[in-house]
Amino acid sequence: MHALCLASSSPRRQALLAQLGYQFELVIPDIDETPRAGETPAQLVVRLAQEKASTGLAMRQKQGHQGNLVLGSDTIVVQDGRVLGKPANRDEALATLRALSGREHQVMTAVALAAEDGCEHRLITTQVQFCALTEAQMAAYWDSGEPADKAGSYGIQGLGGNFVRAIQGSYSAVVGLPLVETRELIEQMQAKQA
Ligand SMILES: Cc1cn([C@H]2C[C@H](O)[C@@H](COP(=O)(O)OP(=O)(O)OP(=O)(O)O)O2)c(=O)[nH]c1=O
Repeated sequence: MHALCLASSSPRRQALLAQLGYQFELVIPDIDETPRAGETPAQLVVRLAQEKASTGLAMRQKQGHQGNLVLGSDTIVVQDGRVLGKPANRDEALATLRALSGREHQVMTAVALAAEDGCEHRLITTQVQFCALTEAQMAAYWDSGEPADKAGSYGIQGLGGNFVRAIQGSYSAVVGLPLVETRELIEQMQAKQA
């Protein structure tokens, strides 16, 4: 059985992988998340998940560990083909929340699993419908501190969940790691390695 390793600093991803019942170790790769010229949102999120997984695998090998399966994941918020990143300041967060207010957007999460003989990935896209937000609600949400470090300036697992009228797709993928697809990917790779 290959040792499973999660390449992530995100406590949400650690909790979701633990929810699947796996024992795993952690490695924290430092990846440049800047989009490349001409890259689509889907290409970006898959590339970043793959880079986290493959860099994590290389770090494990450098530490002397062999036979690892290393999981990397990335989540982005997309509206009208545009990636809405982590806000640089209050104005940017409020502009993002205004764009999301009363409308639909997509949350794309890619999960990649790297082994010595290759890397497999899955891309999960979830539709999220926000209710209409008032300026006062958006300002109060910014003041809560929650949007500051979040892609799309919200977290569905926190106060931001109060703005979500409906989702179509995977809740766990919006939080950061799609449970079903991650389990399937791990089972498939473990069967291949056995
Ligand atoms: C839409 C949404 C985004 N987010 C945010 C938090 C992060 O800013 C973003 C995911 O960013 P990522 O770059 O995918 O992950 P991370 O930097 O948190 O962790 P690591 O790269 O080490 O694995 O998603 C939520 O937490 N909940 C949500 O509902």
